[in-house]
Amino acid sequence: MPAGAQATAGERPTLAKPRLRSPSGETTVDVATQAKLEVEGLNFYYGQFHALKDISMTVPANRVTAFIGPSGCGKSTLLRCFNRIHDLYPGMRTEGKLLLDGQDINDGKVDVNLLRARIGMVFQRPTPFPMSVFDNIAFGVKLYERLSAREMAERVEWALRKAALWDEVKDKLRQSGQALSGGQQQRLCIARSIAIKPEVILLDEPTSALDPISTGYIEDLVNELKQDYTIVIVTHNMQQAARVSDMTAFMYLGELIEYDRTSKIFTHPGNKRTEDYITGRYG
Ligand SMILES: Nc1ncnc2c1ncn2[C@@H]1O[C@H](COP(=O)(O)OP(=O)(O)OP(=O)(O)O)[C@@H](O)[C@H]1O
Repeated sequence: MPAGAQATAGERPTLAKPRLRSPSGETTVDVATQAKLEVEGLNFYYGQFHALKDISMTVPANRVTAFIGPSGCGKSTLLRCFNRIHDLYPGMRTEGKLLLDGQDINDGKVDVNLLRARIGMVFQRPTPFPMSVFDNIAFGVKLYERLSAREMAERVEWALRKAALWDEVKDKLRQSGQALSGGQQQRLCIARSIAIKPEVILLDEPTSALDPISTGYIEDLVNELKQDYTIVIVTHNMQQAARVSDMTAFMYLGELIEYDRTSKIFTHPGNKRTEDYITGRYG
């Protein structure tokens, strides 16, 4: 287990006690409206290229927040800032604040491994490891927790059930995860992410490589999962954003143009550029 982790079998690893904080800054709020992630004056640079420009927003807990906008506007870059994927590459720089439960995730004291246990990520293309369905899930869990064989089997089943995949793979647990269909592989990746018991799940265009039926499964799943997790999803598909999200952020050329309830963004957008985008005038 990484240094600083406090998890025992079945518990979620913690970095620090979460601080209750609402989007308006109050300290005692209903958990349903609690701020999970806060972005304050965030700028991001790929070398000289200024990719995110002074972004400020609050992502509420136990809600689905969608990032939409034309290709290259910075959706994935912003999503990746939340679990510091850019740390892996030289020449990338962040300014401003990114808070998880009020704690600055870029603080030098934050253990990045633990941060990524609290904030999981699922990528555009399904990325199962070249190992069995069972081990795809057990692998990540073993990095953070020491479970008995029985506890591990229970965790694997629990994660597969949560990801609505158990019935399809319960007889294939020892087969390769890469032998599943594309839609099953993506649900396996979601199960892998859930198995570590994160608090936030980042989904980067999770259905763009999937057929409509698999897409429907994932969208139903997102709806289910928000009861337990905070979800941020990048999507090119406006109908999908309207179907699955509670909040929508419209980005353009690295700026956050508008951020509001999804129902408002799609019926009464407050900005002409948002309206042009959602009505298909550009993008
Ligand atoms: N590794 C990188 N190095 C340099 N520039 C990059 C890198 N990754 C992305 N960019 C640039 O940063 C900007 C934002 O890219 P990003 O991938 O975040 O956009 P996006 O809105 O997610 O696009 P898409 O919808 O096409 O996936 C783009 O101009 C892109 O060319």
